[in-house]
Amino acid sequence: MGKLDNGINFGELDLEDDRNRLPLNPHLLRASNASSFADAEDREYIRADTNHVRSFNKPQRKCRFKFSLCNILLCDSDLTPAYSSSPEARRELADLIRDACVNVGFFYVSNHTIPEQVINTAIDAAKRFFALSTEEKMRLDIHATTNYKGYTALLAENTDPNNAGDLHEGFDIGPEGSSDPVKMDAPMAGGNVWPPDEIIPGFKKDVLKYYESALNLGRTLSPLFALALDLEEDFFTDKTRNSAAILRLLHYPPQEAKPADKVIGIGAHTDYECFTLLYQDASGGLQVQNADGRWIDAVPIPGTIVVNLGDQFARWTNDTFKSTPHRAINSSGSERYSIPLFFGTDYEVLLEPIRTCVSETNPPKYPVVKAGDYVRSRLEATYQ
Ligand SMILES: O=C(O)CCC(=O)C(=O)O
Ligand SMILES: [Fe+2]
Repeated sequence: MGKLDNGINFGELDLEDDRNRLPLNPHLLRASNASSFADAEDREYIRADTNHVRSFNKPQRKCRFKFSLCNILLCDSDLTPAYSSSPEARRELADLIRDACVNVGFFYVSNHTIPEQVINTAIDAAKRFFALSTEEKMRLDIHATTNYKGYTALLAENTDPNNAGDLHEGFDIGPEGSSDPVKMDAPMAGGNVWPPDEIIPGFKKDVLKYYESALNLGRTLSPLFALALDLEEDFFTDKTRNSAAILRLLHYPPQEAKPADKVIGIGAHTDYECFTLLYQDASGGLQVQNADGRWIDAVPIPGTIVVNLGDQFARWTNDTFKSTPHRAINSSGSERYSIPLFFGTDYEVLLEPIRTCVSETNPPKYPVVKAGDYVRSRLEATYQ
């Protein structure tokens, strides 16, 4: 392990088989000799960057590496959001985000405003929930609901049709009791299911607190995505009023790094909504597929949230934004917990190609679909 000048630990580059350590940013690339697999242009950039002295508290320069993820700081160290201080600062940040979205589809955000204590409490809630008896958890079986909310048992989900099941258990919720609830006629309408407070005190409160914080981060990122697409900053505002976001608590038991039985933590897949905000604990195991089909470890970085784009965004942006395949395998030897929040549009929104993403030479690639119908069809395939 090495240490960046801002104190973040990172792993050594690992070129065995099809796995690499993830080069996060030019600091890491330099430190891990990643230039051995960068192309000529990137090598030039790495060299140039080596001589470039910057504060790590400023947004990093553009990520131009074919298979790296960038680490994007959303705020200055004093937590003043860079994007609200001036249009130029917001534009600069949006340019970084565009670069990550167009080239990679995955990036990390730091200083992201989900309080650490809210994260810790939600992880503790997840641990307490998954420690309940199978019988208790199965009372909330996701298959018994009409809107895919509740508990998914080990191997009950199969994200990659080439696999034999996913070695994780999960608990899904959507918006709860909002003043502007998901319309009852929408394709995913319906409430959440919760375990009784007597058997797991405070669970609902703790999970909803995380949901609210993560949703807030999604709403903070949305104008930046809009700017990144050369749209007016509030483009997504009236399309994401009902917070049609799904939150999952996930628990991955430990397993061997190379299981023979086609059962891994979560099989290769792309996400269904616009973008995902993922908290992962320190176990590691998340991998992202690069343009060459190689699996890159998205190593956990303390204090960050991983952002990855999903298929709603890819369709909506006519593939300008990348929805990148990823998977997870928990070979850490201990239990792994993660919490993705899938930030989608309101379910009644039509995913018509965004005007800045189509042209005569780049015609629409996907039929127009209603967001809720789309998410529902993907969930049906996952849980069939
Ligand atoms: O647990 C993780 O790190 C990834 C989870 C994931 O990809 C998903 O739930 O879609
Ligand atoms: Fe995913």
